[in-house]
Amino acid sequence: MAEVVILPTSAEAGDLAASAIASLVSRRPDAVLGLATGSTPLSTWRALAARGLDLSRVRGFALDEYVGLPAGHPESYRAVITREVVEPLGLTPSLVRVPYDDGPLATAGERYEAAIDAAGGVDLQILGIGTTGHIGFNEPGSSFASLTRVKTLTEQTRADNARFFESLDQVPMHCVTQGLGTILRARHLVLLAFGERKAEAVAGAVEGPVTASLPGSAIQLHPHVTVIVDEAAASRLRFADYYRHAWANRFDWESL
Ligand SMILES: N[C@@H]1[C@@H](O)[C@H](O)[C@@H](COP(=O)(O)O)O[C@@H]1O
Repeated sequence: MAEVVILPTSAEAGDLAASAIASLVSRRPDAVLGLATGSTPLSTWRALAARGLDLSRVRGFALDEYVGLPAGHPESYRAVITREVVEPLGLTPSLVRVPYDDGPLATAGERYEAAIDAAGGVDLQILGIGTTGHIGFNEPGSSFASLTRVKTLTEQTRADNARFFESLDQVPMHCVTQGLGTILRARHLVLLAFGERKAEAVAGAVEGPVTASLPGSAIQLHPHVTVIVDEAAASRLRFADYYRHAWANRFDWESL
């Protein structure tokens, strides 16, 4: 079972996720981080930036990227990651990749998988979760063995993400995303979720049946997962009291 930590605010959640990253980087200054976009990880990046660590040797692999946006579009995940992660944290731009850059789309997945392998795999993967239960952009029905590939977004995900664009029809239809199989190979998964809108997806991912219908449930197959949620996102968790109890009574030597 995943370790589930329920905290009062997203700021405290971000601080805890930042401490997991900080402790990894202190052991391994060139650690490989899996980077997520979206609003959820923002408190993590903020808390990490506040620590003022030297992260210049850290390597980064984004979870996903849109297909079909004009080059340099401010909502491309390359641009978002540069603005929200690379610059505030002082990462080295050339050490951070997104799954679709230059080069042919048809082989983008293969090239990305090779790059992750060459880096020695992802040490810690930050994950958000979509209201469809997607992680990365692995929409319902995604294979648990899937690797980085092109996917078509659901209309629900396009509508959820329309807030970042001027109108719904500007939201791309396609993306390149790490597969569930890719994500499951990372050595530590840290999934964050905040707010009532995420409560159902969180309950399904943590406690529901392991099913391609809710791609986030793939985390139940991973040996080292930390789920960090606020009270609202935890509101549908059946075993919430147990998670609180276990966290309150953890051993000193236990760290994320
Ligand atoms: N591709 C991203 C996901 O990686 C992210 O986890 C999810 C949740 O977004 P937010 O954190 O903004 O709720 O939506 C986007 O579609």
